[in-house]
Amino acid sequence: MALDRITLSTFRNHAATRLDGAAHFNLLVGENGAGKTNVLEALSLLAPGRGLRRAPLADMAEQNGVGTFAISAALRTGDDDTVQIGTGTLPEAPGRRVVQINGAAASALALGEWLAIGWLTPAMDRLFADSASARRRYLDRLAVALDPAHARHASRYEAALRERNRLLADGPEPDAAWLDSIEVQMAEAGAALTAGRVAVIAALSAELEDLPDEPFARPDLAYIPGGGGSADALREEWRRTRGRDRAAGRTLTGPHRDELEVQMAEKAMPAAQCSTGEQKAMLIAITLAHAQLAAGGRPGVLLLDEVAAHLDPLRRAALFERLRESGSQIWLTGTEIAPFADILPEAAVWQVAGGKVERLG
Ligand SMILES: Nc1ncnc2c1ncn2[C@@H]1O[C@H](COP(=O)(O)OP(=O)(O)OP(=O)(O)O)[C@@H](O)[C@H]1O
Repeated sequence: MALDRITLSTFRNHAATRLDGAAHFNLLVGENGAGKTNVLEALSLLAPGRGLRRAPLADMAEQNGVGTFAISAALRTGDDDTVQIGTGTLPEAPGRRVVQINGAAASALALGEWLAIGWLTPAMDRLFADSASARRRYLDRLAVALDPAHARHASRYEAALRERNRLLADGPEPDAAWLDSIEVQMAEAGAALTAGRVAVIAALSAELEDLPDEPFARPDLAYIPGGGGSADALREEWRRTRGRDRAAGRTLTGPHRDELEVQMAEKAMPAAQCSTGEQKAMLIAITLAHAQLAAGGRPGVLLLDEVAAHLDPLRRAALFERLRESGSQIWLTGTEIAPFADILPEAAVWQVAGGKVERLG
């Protein structure tokens, strides 16, 4: 199985946790606050990025512990091949994440060459009701998993946008040549950002096309541009709208105003107006479609925190069936074991309590 022999040392409420004998389905069961999500968060740090809570590293080290943490796992890459991967912090730099691959120091980005990790957490349940910027961040995270360069385009665009906004908001008429040069940088990064978003939506839509409407609540995804399109069109637009943006004190159009629109296909109903369970089913559909795209030959891991609770028995059974067929290793959490009855015979089950993990089956 993709990940096995997993250890967490002084990570959140886990002083020393070890999970051996992982299977295709892995189930973490325990009361609220037991430390189930913490295990998923630890696994999410075996990929590039900030993990599924996007929390500061300092928060992850066990409170009242040694101030650092370590996570390690054996990653199966072929029938007989495993790679030892690990991440954590060191006492001399608790704010910096270190990564080891087969005992050698590596960059966090290098982890992405070995495996693809996706997740769905209850914090994402509000995605459709949330602000457009939350959906853009979500879309960008999906895009980065398919093309790591997307993160660079996003940060370059943000930096140039901040600079343009500062020039427009600050005092006297800004220097036109200086604005020109910033808008060129913004347009290049912005067009690449847009292209990445369009590409991930197109790829997801193709992947979702064959999904039956029932019981999965197939989502229709649409990209609504916040302005421009090509680098030339963006540059032209910003040049034309300098007066307007100066009056507003900020840039009113551009990829920072893009929107990801989601509808439930069967009803042509905006996702925000769908029921909690329907929204969850759509998020699951997107997560699974993305996992399929992201794996691309690498081992895949899917972390699904509390996904079973909102689903009716029919949708839950259909989800398990799809997960069974998935090439990704699946990690599920729940407060009760009953909703997982369908997969219990084939699952590795751990009871989590007070930051301790005990193997049940
Ligand atoms: N740095 C830390 N050191 C020690 N404990 C921590 C740290 N950060 C969080 N915790 C504790 O971890 C627990 C939360 O764990 P987690 O989110 O994994 O729970 P859970 O089992 O997923 O619960 P739920 O079912 O409510 O989602 C809380 O009790 C919290 O106080």
